[in-house]
Amino acid sequence: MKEFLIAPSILSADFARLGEEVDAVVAAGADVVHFDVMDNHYVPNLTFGPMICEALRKYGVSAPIDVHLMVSPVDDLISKFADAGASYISFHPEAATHIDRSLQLIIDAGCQPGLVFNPATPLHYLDHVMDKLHHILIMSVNPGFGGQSFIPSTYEKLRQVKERVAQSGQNIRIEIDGGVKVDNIRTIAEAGADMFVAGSAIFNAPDYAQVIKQMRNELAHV
Ligand SMILES: O=C(CO)[C@H](O)[C@H](O)COP(=O)(O)O
Repeated sequence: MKEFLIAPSILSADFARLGEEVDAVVAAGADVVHFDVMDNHYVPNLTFGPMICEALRKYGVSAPIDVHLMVSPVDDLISKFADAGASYISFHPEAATHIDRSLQLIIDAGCQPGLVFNPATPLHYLDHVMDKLHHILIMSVNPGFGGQSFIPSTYEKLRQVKERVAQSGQNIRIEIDGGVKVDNIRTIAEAGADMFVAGSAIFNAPDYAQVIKQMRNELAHV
């Protein structure tokens, strides 16, 4: 079984103190920094782009940065994020013009590629690209905002993804994003996820280390 990774989403951080906030969650035990890029076109919200990613690297952030592109079109931003210091880059297949090409652009740029599935996006987009994927990101809320509730049908979707990954024989991470909390992370892991994005559960808490520790305690039962 893979090591479980905790990836706080900086969508819920205090943007006025972003560098300090990222330092604080990494010091609190985060494995990966989740970076939600929203364009106010593919999703109804607007966040940040490659300049902020680069600023975090210049500030001294050395943890992997997991860029989740909620944008359309996709390709123009790939090399910009790679140059800015992104580690992983994922995008939504229905937002891309040529899925295989976009995955290859991410690989050629030296980053780890992922595909993202909204709650109602079918998994058939995986059919011909499993050999190119580093991670599959399953959205358990509709993208655009933090603080939403986990959609229960996601458990079955995670089981289906886990089965597809097992059948492929590939070493692909299964990431979950949306409504992940201390009280559901164990069930989510049992359904198949091994990388956990959590925004409000961590950044809205007074003690980031305590929440991450509680999450790891729950995951220790899986
Ligand atoms: O991608 C996202 C929204 O589109 C966020 O990463 C996600 O919703 C995390 O926030 P929370 O843990 O508060 O649900």
